[in-house]
Parts: sequence; structure tokens; C-alpha cells
Amino acid sequence: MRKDYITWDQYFMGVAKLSAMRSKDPGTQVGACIINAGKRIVGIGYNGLPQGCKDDEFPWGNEGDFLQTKYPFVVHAEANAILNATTNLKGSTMYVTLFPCNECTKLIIQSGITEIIYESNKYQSSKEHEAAVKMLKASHVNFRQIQVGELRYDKIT
Ligand SMILES: O=c1ccn([C@H]2C[C@H](O)[C@@H](COP(=O)(O)O)O2)c(=O)[nH]1
Ligand SMILES: [Zn+2]
Repeated sequence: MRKDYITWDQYFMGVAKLSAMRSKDPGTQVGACIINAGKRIVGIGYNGLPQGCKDDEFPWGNEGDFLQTKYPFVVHAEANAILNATTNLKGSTMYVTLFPCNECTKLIIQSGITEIIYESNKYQSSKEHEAAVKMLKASHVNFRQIQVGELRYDKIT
């Protein structure tokens, strides 16, 4: 039997990372993968524009006038994963490449997801992060950080 197979955490975070690679955002690419209690993938998403909004007709910058930035337009990866879900999400787990913002946190809680496994926490000193953590704790949604590193395509044969 092979001994160097990947763990469930590496597998599902790997799927989230693969999903993030579909993002057109030049700044931050985020991917999310939701699994049910039976370790089946039930939702997947990345940060991108809503249906019908063409990637080359909207701004991708992050500075200047609000309407000239991506912020009012991009659907967050977690929201897309929840909206793409194929089943009820009660008791499910979300793997996400970036700690969810406060807005995604509300959706996660309301959808019934009870665990978040994330990798990057690059906005941990923001007020949004503080609000997200406060809501997650109040709602008893568990969260933990894992580091799985870079996806290696040369390992796929
Ligand atoms: O919970 C989150 C938070 C952010 N995102 C997306 C939204 C944007 O496309 C990028 C953030 O861009 P920055 O240039 O790092 O400000 O990440 C998300 O999908 N989920
Ligand atoms: Zn968000």
C-alpha cells in the first residue's frame, strides 16, 4: 500500500486551491470547497463576477473610486460555493483558502455550515475579521487553520 497519499485536509484544501485558480482577480484568488458529513463535495466556488457580467467589462483594481474597483462587483468564493451547493448544508464543513470576511461569515452561519478550515489569514488585523470571529464564536461555528502549501501539478501523472 502507498504511504505518501494525501490527507483529507490536503485533498479538500487542494480542491479549494484548484478552484481559486479559476479566479480572474489579479490581487487575491480565493477558492472554497464544501463537504458533507460523509466527506462528499457538495459545493465549490471561487471569487468572480456575477453571471452575465463580462470579465473584461468590469474593473479588477483595488484602489481609487469605489465604482472603478472590483469590490462592488465580485461575488466572494464562499458565497459562490454556498449558492452552488447541491444539497442542504446543515452540519457541513467549508475548506477555504482565505479566512472568510464578515459578509461571507453571515452566509456560512445561516447556511448551517458548522466548521471552517482555512489556510491564509492575511486580513486578520482588519475590523471585518474581528466581526467575523465574533459571529463565529457566538454561533458555535468551529474554525481552524491548516497549511497545505503549493499545489504541485508535477505530482499528477
Ligand atoms: O471572504 C472573502 C474575502 C474576499 N474575497 C475576495 C474578494 C476579492 O475578489 C478578493 C480580495 O481582494 P484584495 O485585493 O485582497 O482586497 O478576495 C473572497 O472571495 N472571500
Ligand atoms: Zn467574503
